[in-house]
Amino acid sequence: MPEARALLEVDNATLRFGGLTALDQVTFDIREGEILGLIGPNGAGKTTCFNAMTGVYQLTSGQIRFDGDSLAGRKRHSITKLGMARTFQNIRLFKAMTVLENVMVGADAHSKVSFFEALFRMPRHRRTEAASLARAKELLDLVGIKARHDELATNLSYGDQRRLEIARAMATNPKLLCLDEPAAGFNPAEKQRLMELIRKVRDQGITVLLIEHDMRLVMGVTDRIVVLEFGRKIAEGTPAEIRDNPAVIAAYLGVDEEDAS
Ligand SMILES: Nc1ncnc2c1ncn2[C@@H]1O[C@H](COP(=O)(O)OP(=O)(O)OP(=O)(O)O)[C@@H](O)[C@H]1O
Repeated sequence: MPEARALLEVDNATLRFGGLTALDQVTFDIREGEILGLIGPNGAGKTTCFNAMTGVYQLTSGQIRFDGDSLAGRKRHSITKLGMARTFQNIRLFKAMTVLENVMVGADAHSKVSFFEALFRMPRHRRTEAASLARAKELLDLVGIKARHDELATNLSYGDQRRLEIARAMATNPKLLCLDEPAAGFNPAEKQRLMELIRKVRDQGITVLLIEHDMRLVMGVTDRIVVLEFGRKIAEGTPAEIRDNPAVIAAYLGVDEEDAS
């Protein structure tokens, strides 16, 4: 089978915070249609990489391209418009809004309707609003919380709030959805449901990047995995290849590579 084209290309990415090199010449691709896992021990540079991809940090050197466009100098909003969405390690919902409203806010962030059109409720605005309402309900159904669309977000269980975050990110109509530790604090049953949801997201034609500490989940749901340690890429491959990679085993056990093999 021919390899899918690269949707996101991280090319020799280096990012320094003062004297600390958080990313050191990291190169990898995320291919269209895949679920890619980004893993590594604490402090390996996963979140920094994520933040560089999503416009929170600018690289010291190297490049990140998304769908052929360089992300250099782009702000978060402009990256969302290109088609990249993310969730956060700490849930960031509008707690005083309903579940449905939270998803609609996500859709509005992507809307092509101008402020003027919205202000005067012009036909294009009304059509867009009806379409985003329908899409928001569809997304709530997809993540499994449609029945609770009228609840305040704050009243949802922790697991459902995480699902809502995913629905909200999907409402921006992304090509790539980046999930930052979506299973944090989940019990095994919730992790199982999350795996099913991640597969459903991909089946909607969305490429997925997953940063996650839970190995069982990462191994169970990803197509490929990239491993970072101390800011460097130490391995890349299928879950089976990564599981047996001596450098990865050593990184996780904190022993020398030779001792681990
Ligand atoms: N804003 C910052 N300023 C200075 N140092 C930072 C900053 N953000 C991250 N770092 C440092 O960069 C390194 C990589 O951190 P990062 O958070 O990317 O790791 P991580 O792999 O996401 O870890 P974790 O699994 O613990 O979230 C760490 O040494 C961290 O202390």
